[in-house]
Amino acid sequence: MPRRDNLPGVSVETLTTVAAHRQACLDLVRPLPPLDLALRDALGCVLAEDVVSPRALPAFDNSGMDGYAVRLRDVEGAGEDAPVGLPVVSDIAAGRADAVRLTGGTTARIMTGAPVPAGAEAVVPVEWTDRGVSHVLIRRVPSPGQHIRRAGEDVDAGTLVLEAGTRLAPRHIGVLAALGRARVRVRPRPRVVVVSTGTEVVEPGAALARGQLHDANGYLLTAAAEEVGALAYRVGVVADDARELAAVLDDQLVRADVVLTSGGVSEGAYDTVKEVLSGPGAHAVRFDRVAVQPGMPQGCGTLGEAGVPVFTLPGNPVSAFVSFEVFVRPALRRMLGAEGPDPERPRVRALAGAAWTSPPAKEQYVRAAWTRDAQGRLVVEPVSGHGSHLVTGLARATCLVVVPVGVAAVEPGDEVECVLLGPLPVEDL
Ligand SMILES: Nc1nc2c(c(=O)[nH]1)N[C@H]1C(S)=C(S)[C@@H](COP(=O)(O)OP(=O)(O)OC[C@H]3O[C@@H](n4cnc5c(N)ncnc54)[C@H](O)[C@@H]3O)O[C@H]1N2
Ligand code: MOO
Repeated sequence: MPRRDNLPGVSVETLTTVAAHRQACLDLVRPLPPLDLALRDALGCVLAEDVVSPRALPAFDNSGMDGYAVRLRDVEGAGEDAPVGLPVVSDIAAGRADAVRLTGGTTARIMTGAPVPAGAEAVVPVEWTDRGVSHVLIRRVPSPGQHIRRAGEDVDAGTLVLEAGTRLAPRHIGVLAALGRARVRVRPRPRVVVVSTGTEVVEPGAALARGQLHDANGYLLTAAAEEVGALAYRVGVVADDARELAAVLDDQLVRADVVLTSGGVSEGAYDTVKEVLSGPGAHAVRFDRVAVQPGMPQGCGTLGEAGVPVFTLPGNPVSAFVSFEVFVRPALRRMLGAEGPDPERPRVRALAGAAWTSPPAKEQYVRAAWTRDAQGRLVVEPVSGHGSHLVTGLARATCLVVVPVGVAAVEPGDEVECVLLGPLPVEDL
């Protein structure tokens, strides 16, 4: 890739670097203080305690099959042609609480998960028998201990089962329930309030008058915040009216850990977000021009006495999306307590499959799709033009190619860095 050290016609000094703005966003947030949440509410949250097994699992020896509990010497020699007959003296369903003892020369009918009676050495599955109720014919000899699930064979009491820092997936939730936990200490999901601004912006579903367009950003950002693990609330669209916007923001603070706005942050006469949050009031928001394409006009800071973090994203939908990915997503992950590289956004090297230009003063994020070439190498190609209003290409993009500052053009075959917009497919792991 040709690099340019002098960047003609660009006053680099006026642009904040991507890294500096991302850091400013990160500095506004902290991991949320841990809470005891009901298990049903904990999916996707990061565990804030080491979870130790309070008891052995299984808690008691139990049957792994529906069948008959036997002593081995009582079924010796059993075969298809020489079944052994035993009286069935007990019927043990799962959940039976009283202690049953198997006496010699008898059997107990037993169900999967039921406590194995004292003295039993194996369970004969019903399929090996005539399924008798008061007397049973057994046609095969089980091996010692067969189909008995031993107490503690899963885990002993006092064993560390889940470590603090684990992001709770459904399988973790199941294990916590199996350990008897009704509540668990986690970092809660940040509550993210999403406000779209713009007098021209109307609700999807509503008819459009001339000059209007539907609210893509409100839905996009709410979904993006939810995908990271936040609880997102979409406040409808607020017109470019300073009083109205100030009132909406004020109202929302009671339920917000973070506020996201879109629109109204560039240089226009009706850029209300910038007007309201640059003016007097209980807020401290800085507006910067960031060296990123798309997404140059950005703001971040705090709202209200409580200092609720706010990220003000530009109005063009692709700019809003890229801004979320580059600046907001890392901040929300920090609030969630997620550490290290983002597993849902792997960074990989790929070969450019086409030529395109890049503004050398900016870090460029190109909507692209990746494929494999005949040699199995990752190849990426833009899926739309660079315009940040070109929203439909987003649906075709499977990655964002990151072209660094100083690069004016990408040529086919150049090695480029990509952020995949989802986890790597299994065949690529
Ligand atoms: N003189 C200048 N003009 C612009 C500059 C600049 O530096 N100087 N920056 C441009 C860039 S880059 C961007 S990005 C946009 C950002 O503008 P705003 O954040 O002020 O956004 P708006 O002007 O309100 O809207 C921009 C564009 O996006 C559409 N929009 C807004 N909200 C939504 C929504 N919720 N869903 C769908 N589309 C939305 C809006 O109708 C406009 O077309 O400014 C450039 N201008
Ligand atoms: O920087 Mo704006 O976000 O390109 O359209």
